[in-house]
Amino acid sequence: MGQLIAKLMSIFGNQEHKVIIVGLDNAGKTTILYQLLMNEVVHTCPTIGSNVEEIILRKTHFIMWDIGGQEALRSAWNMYYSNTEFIILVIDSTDRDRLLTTREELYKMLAHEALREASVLIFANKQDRKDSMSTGEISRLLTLSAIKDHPWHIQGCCALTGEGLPAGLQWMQSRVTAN
Ligand SMILES: Nc1nc2c(ncn2[C@@H]2O[C@H](COP(=O)(O)OP(=O)(O)OP(=O)(O)O)[C@@H](O)[C@H]2O)c(=O)[nH]1
Ligand SMILES: [Mg+2]
Repeated sequence: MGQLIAKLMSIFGNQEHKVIIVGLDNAGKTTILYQLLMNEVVHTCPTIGSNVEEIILRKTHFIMWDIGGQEALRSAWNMYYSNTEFIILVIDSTDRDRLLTTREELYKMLAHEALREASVLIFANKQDRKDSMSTGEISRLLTLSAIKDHPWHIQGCCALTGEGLPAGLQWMQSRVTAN
């Protein structure tokens, strides 16, 4: 009965999909969340704790948790992991010095039991900046091709203009449909 209701809800589009937005501080997570929600650039302060918003794409409801990325806050990310279907990992594509730190955080998450079923969307943000790394360069440095146990996708974007964000969301929606 429960399964039938779940199936019907997925057909009629009322099912909610939990998403966590993670990444180092200053990556642009909060800017992305509110650009997706309102098509606007909001003024942000470093996030302490989290913001949560519902983003609806066609009939798919994503409940998005934007979590603070400062070093002292990262050990609390796992409090948000249960029932997560999607991880959005946001990267400041100009932040070459900290890409290895992002890599460590990514592989820690992928090894976490509660995220075993999660798909991963990587937003290579700040593509408007001249000094930004390309998605190809970031893929290589994060060795994304080695990830076999989670569906993943990397998308370049600019949270200030919104460019690239719909394409990332569409990939997530295609994963929902595929399941
Ligand atoms: N040039 C440029 N700046 C951006 C872009 N996205 C975000 N920013 C800027 O980057 C800064 C940090 O953005 P936030 O969205 O607050 O970063 P965050 O990842 O939420 O940071 P924490 O909450 O501390 O984890 C802000 O000044 C944004 O305006 C982008 O695509 N391009
Ligand atoms: Mg933030």
